[in-house]
Amino acid sequence: MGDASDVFSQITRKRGVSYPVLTPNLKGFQSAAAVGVQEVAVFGAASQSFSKKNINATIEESLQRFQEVMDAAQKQNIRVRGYVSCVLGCPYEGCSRCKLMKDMGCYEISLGDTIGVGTPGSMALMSLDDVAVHCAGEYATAVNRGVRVVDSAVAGLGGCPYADGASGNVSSEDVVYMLREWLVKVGHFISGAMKRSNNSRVLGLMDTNACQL
Ligand SMILES: CC(C)(COP(=O)([O-])OP(=O)([O-])OC[C@H]1O[C@@H](n2cnc3c(N)ncnc32)[C@H](O)[C@@H]1OP(=O)([O-])[O-])[C@@H](O)C(=O)NCCC(=O)NCCSC(=O)C[C@@](C)(O)CC(=O)[O-]
Repeated sequence: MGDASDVFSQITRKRGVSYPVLTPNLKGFQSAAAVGVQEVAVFGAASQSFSKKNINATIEESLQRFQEVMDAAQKQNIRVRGYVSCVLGCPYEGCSRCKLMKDMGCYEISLGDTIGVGTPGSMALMSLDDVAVHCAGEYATAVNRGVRVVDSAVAGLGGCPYADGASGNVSSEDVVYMLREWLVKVGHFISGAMKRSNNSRVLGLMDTNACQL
């Protein structure tokens, strides 16, 4: 994490785009704030083993560190997002911290299926109220259950190097493809319900099998 400030300083940033920086402790936050970061993310874990492996802290220690970040961030009007990793499976053990991080002041909690072992069944058991998801697999199940923020990366870049078996991030292309398919179906449904033609000009360019109701 030593070079995060250098990386951030070299990004050509666009107005209106948020560039959150991972800051698991005050040291990271201070480095980030010093280069003008406007949003940071604290990242904890649902399992002690991954917490130790990833940020060299127990869950309890990590929450204390997050509180220090939160206190400093609130003073500098910097937004804080929170991650809870390994919610559906831990490569090191078989757990939830969301409420604690929400109560601290995180504006959003993103649940990480860090090693991509989630299934429709295990995702269906999760409480998904008012959270985002960070998972390579069961994002469709989560969106079907009302989640409206899916973390993704173009070409599926990324993935946690400290989680054996980390499956990388879901690619933005896959999420857009899924949403596009649903959008086409909604367009056909509402055009049929209103007995009017579907005026979309790109339907023909879309995958015809996505258009069957
Ligand atoms: C967090 C530490 C640094 C603690 O590591 P540590 O050894 O406990 O820290 P320390 O306080 O003992 O300090 C050791 C050295 O690290 C420096 N240090 C201390 N803190 C920072 C910091 N924030 N940024 C930069 N440098 C830092 C500190 O200054 C010192 O430098 P030295 O004096 O030796 O030159 C270490 O465990 C670490 O680097 N872990 C890697 C964390 C990481 O990058 N994980 C992957 C992110 S993705 C993820 O977690 C999953 C997610 C978010 O994507 C969601 C999901 O998929 O589930």
